[in-house]
Amino acid sequence: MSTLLDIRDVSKSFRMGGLFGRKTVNAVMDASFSLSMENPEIFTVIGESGSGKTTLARMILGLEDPTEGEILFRGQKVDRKAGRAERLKFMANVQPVFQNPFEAFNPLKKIERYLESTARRFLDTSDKAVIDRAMDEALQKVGLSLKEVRGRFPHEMSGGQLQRAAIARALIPNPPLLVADEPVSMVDASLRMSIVNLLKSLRDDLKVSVIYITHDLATAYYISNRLIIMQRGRIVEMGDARTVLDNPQHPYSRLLKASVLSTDDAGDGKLKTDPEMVRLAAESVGREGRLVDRPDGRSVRIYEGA
Ligand SMILES: Nc1ncnc2c1ncn2[C@@H]1O[C@H](COP(=O)(O)OP(=O)(O)OP(=O)(O)O)[C@@H](O)[C@H]1O
Repeated sequence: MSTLLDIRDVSKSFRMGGLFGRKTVNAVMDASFSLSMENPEIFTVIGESGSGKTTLARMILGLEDPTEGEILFRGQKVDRKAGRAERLKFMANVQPVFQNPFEAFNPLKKIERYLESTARRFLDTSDKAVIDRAMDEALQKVGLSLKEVRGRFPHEMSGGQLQRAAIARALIPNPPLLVADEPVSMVDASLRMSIVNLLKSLRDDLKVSVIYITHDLATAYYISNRLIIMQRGRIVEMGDARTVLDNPQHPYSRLLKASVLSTDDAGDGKLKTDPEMVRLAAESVGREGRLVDRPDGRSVRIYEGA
């Protein structure tokens, strides 16, 4: 089986502060996983705020270089300092979808202008008919059309429609991989599922793999093939999404699951977290441990003496 994306022992740390009081933030520590070319999947990265999800996404997109380890896309090292042509080729293959569609679009520009410039850039043409066709095809893939979008400004569309348009923009170069960082968190709850279902259909119908970054366990459960759970920069559990979320093994994964209000508890607004669970999850912070493969196919981080 050939590898689409290979994350090999990747770490990223940031130096902060001046000469005195310098501090290092270890945003991602020793992450490894890979995606195959033959089996498109939705690979989800879950974790609370500050767990390193966006940093991981930025490295996959080639916007940030790892401090250690390497990332390979179709066997080639992802390198922020690559030449322009190489970079453009890479960007055509690995496209981002951002959290806030209203920020992705310039409010003063019609939506089609943004799509147009993407088409011009990646298709390397200024032929209007070719560009229009590429835009329409991409918009059709997300349930819109050029006719519907033409002439409209971002504020003239709903958040859900605009996120679709943003995904259409990402699809123009026909990338095999999308990196979607919290793509539904700014979209109205009522429209969220339609975007989640769209990601699913991109995988199933167009064979596009998606790195889906979220802190929302419900949508993760619904669409993911595999997932990783990150705690303060470290992968603490990885495996088939349902296996992990049905029966999480790492204390932090358990806490995450329990922190979601279950319908049983919704009545009195109580969370199903007990202090012991919080204590156990907190205990693993900053500890290296090691990811151990289990017979059920998942990997769980364990600690000496635990
Ligand atoms: N450019 C940077 N300079 C310094 N520290 C950074 C930088 N980018 C991220 N960090 C730090 O790295 C850690 C991980 O941040 P990151 O944004 O990757 O987490 P996240 O899981 O995506 O969080 P969120 O869900 O809030 O976006 C945080 O402690 C953050 O403050």
